[in-house]
Amino acid sequence: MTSPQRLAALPAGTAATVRVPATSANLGPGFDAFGLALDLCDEVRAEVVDGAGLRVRVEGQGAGVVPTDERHLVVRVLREELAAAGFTAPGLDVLCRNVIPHGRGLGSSASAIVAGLAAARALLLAAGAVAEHEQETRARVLLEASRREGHPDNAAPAVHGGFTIAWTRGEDPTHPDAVRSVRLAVHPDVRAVVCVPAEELATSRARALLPATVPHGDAALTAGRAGLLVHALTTDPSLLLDATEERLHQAQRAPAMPRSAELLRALRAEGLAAVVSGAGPSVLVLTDEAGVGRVSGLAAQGAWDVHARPVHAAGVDWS
Ligand SMILES: Nc1ncnc2c1ncn2[C@@H]1O[C@H](COP(=O)(O)OP(=O)(O)O)[C@@H](O)[C@H]1O
Ligand SMILES: N[C@@H](CCOP(=O)(O)O)C(=O)O
Repeated sequence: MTSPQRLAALPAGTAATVRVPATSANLGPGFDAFGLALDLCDEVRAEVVDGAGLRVRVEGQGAGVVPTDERHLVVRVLREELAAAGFTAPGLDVLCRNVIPHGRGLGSSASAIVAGLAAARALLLAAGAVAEHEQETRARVLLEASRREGHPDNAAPAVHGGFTIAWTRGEDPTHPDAVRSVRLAVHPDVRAVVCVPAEELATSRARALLPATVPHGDAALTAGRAGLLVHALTTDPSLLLDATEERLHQAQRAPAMPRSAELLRALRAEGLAAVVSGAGPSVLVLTDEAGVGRVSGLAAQGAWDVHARPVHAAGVDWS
């Protein structure tokens, strides 16, 4: 039997602040691979305090709903990441200022996990417990966040910003090279508009709706559109409507989000490149400046909270 590892306490007064963007994954055909960071950021401040115990305050999204004890997602991940490095924070004060809606397909869980990991790395750096370059920290956070989420498409833009393509390598998800991503520059004319409904849909529930296999023709069409989408998003936005077609997930999940499926149909019928954001039920539209108002007009029929958001270029930051 192995004895439990003894953890060293970080000094009281060590503090870190993290800002992490929302993300929209899939973008239609890029299932589990493509993602876009949106300028809608949660902020987490973590401070090691004297004594023992935990204080968690949540403002904004999730306040009064998410647990404010050791089960809190950011806290849980932060503590596990400290422990993996051999450290602990016996007294911990955490303040979360949340704007990313939960359970709407805007990557809130991935952003919370990225925030917890980045806060832990920032505390370790501030205390001089580790020495690592910024790119090493980002690589570590991407690896761990992807492993915890089970797919890297939200974690990659949350960590690196912009439009990302992420992929996994090999059989060992803990290998330092197990997750890779590239970030591509989005064409300056492209605007991202998200239509967010009041109703939530847990990503786990939406994933359970996916079939184990798909017809070869559907896979072939989707692979071709994913390639085209890279060109459309970076070089020729006039191709976005065709490029956002896919046959792997949106129709399969439509019964769990009938209002989103209806809005998607209405927007696409008007020539707007609409897709389900992540696992839904929000709808993302990739359009130009003139399209932003058209989306608001079409979404005005239902109770949609419409946000036109710039792409968040930088990804998570910490200090
Ligand atoms: N900032 C946060 N703090 C604590 N828990 C969070 C936070 N963001 C997300 N979560 C947890 O993750 C759940 C949503 O995750 P998920 O179903 O993957 O939806 P999505 O990531 O699309 O918003 C929330 O119901 C909550 O339990
Ligand atoms: N590729 C995933 C993306 C889930 O994103 P989320 O924002 O809904 O968590 C999927 O489609 O299941």
